[in-house]
Amino acid sequence: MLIEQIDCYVLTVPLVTPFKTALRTVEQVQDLVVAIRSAGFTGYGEAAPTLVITGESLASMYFVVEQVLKPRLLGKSLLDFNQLLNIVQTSVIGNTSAKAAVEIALYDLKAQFAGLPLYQLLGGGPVELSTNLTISVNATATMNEDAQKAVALGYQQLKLKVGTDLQQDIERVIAVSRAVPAGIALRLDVNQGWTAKQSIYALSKIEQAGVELELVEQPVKAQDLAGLKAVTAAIHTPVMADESAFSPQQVIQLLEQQAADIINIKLMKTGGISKAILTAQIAGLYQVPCMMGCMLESAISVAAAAHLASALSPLVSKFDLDGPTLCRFNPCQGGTVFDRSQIVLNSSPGLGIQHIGHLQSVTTLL
Ligand SMILES: C[C@H](N)C(=O)N[C@H](CCC(=O)O)C(=O)O
Ligand SMILES: [Mg+2]
Repeated sequence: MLIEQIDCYVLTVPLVTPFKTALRTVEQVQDLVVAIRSAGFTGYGEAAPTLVITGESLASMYFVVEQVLKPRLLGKSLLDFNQLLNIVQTSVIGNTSAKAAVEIALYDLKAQFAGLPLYQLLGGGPVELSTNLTISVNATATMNEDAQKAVALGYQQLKLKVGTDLQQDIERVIAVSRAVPAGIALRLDVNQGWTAKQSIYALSKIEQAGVELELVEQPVKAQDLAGLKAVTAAIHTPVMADESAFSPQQVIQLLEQQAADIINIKLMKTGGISKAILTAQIAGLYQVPCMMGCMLESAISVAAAAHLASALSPLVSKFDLDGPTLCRFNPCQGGTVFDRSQIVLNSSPGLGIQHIGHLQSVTTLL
């Protein structure tokens, strides 16, 4: 059970429509795929280059996997699993998405060796999850239309991106809430687009208009803990930390200061599965619920997030795992099924991925 080979590839998948947030507009997923081979098995992982959130690019992630982690992992035994995780977590500071790709591939391998689907290796849980759909920030009429289409497709929860213009944002949210049927849960993601004062103003206006949001995600800058705390204290709508919550230490700080009501856990921020488990357990100690979220990722790493979310139930009770549905196609054969809002975990060992299409050599792109 020695690690024999670690290979990196680039996966490119166009999105159904451009993905627009307060931070960026993206038209395709272009992620690093890591394949780790041992004893005839292959474990897969994936990392999304989200420069504006994690500070990582395809080139930086490739460097970390190829030059930093690979030489330290090759030849090591999968039976020393915790030692492998320690190598991944301590060989380099930051670079959380690169670490996540390697950890996901290691966990996929471990589950395959055990003959168990990943969620069972992690403790077991429900096989079906329901994700929200993200509605990109656009003109109000477009967001209304997109939200109505999503509801017609069966989505029960929508995540509205705002944070580009305060007045317009207020109008967007009120308009969409009136355009969709009662009972559809609305989540707002500001992606750091407002100040604390603007957040309190906008959310008070939205609340006064009778709109009941399920939550508001990351209204202020990632580093503005005082601002996040002020918003959490001032408004009725639950506040979820996303860009402010990468490491378990940051989550402890947030929860000690009562600066957020919910934590958004993403494998690309925690550096993979091991720290995501720790983060959910910490939030559980504070009786704070978690969402399992994703970046622009395909069905490889989002499948890992879904398996983990299932195993972390009920600590994780909300799901923003729509990366694969935002993609034009699923490059994976086998594995978790992503059908609009419905996610069905594979019962085959590991992540159940038999083959990944559309992979390119990293060197052709870098
Ligand atoms: C794709 C997911 N629904 C989402 O909205 N994630 C964003 C970050 C995505 C990105 O810019 O890659 C988030 O929760 O902020
Ligand atoms: Mg977010």
